[in-house]
Amino acid sequence: MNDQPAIFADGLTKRYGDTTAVSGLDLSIPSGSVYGFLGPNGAGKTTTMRMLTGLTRPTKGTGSVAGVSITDRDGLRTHIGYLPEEPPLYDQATAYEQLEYAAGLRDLPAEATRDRINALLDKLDLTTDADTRIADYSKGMRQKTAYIQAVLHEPDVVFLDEPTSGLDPRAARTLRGMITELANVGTTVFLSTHILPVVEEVADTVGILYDGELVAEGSPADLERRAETGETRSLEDAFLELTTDERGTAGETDNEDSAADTTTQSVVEENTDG
Ligand SMILES: Nc1ncnc2c1ncn2[C@@H]1O[C@H](COP(=O)(O)OP(=O)(O)OP(=O)(O)O)[C@@H](O)[C@H]1O
Repeated sequence: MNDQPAIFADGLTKRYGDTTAVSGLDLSIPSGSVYGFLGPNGAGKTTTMRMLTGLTRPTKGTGSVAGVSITDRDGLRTHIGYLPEEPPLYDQATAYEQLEYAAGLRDLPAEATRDRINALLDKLDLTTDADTRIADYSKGMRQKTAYIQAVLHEPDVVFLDEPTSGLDPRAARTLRGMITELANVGTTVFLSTHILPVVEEVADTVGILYDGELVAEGSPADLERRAETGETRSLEDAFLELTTDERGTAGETDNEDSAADTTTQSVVEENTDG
């Protein structure tokens, strides 16, 4: 099992009507690595993560995460954590209640979980607000709570969509450190963000998605070298060169998967129970 990639995709494709959100995506991401997933707005990053986390079915192609097929939602549950872009949290609950509830859904042992929740709250400087209702939280406080929820059960693979969104510089730095620590203990991190310095700092490999296709993959340094901007090559230069946007629109279409938005996975489950 250790030889197989933690995240594998073979020809993953997702179409919504006439829109091809993701096209023939191949991935092979080793365990314990941090994969930075970049791409302009509408490139297909969220769609990719939703396929890899079992939230939406590919139109074509196959994939597995932690050795479990991405069509096996239930099988994936214990192995993955997902921090989506807009984490659904119970406004009426306190962070502590929310996290205990999430742990309960996963049958985590009560006492060890309490210690783990406390340690994570402490690390993210949320202890003093742990008994405040989430309705009264700032965006950053919500984000911290959702992050803890995504990693609480120590999943093999964590999918993070803009994890530092809303965090102040200190909290963002703490979180970057936590991502690196996750990888150090063998967790695989799939990190989608527009904040290139975050990727430069924590990612082992970067994949750049453009118009649904993977147009480049390599270490941050590899990609920087590929930039043709002369002396001051940066990941940003590489990104801009590889994703020159000539498209006019990325129009809104039907929302065939909206029901699936509130299924499975840590941060999402709570909504389904009402
Ligand atoms: N449920 C849906 N129904 C129809 N089209 C969709 C749906 N979800 C995504 N799309 C389309 O698929 C394409 C990729 O969208 P996606 O949200 O995956 O991009 P993204 O890279 O995550 O963008 P951003 O960086 O802006 O979050 C877009 O053209 C989008 O309009």
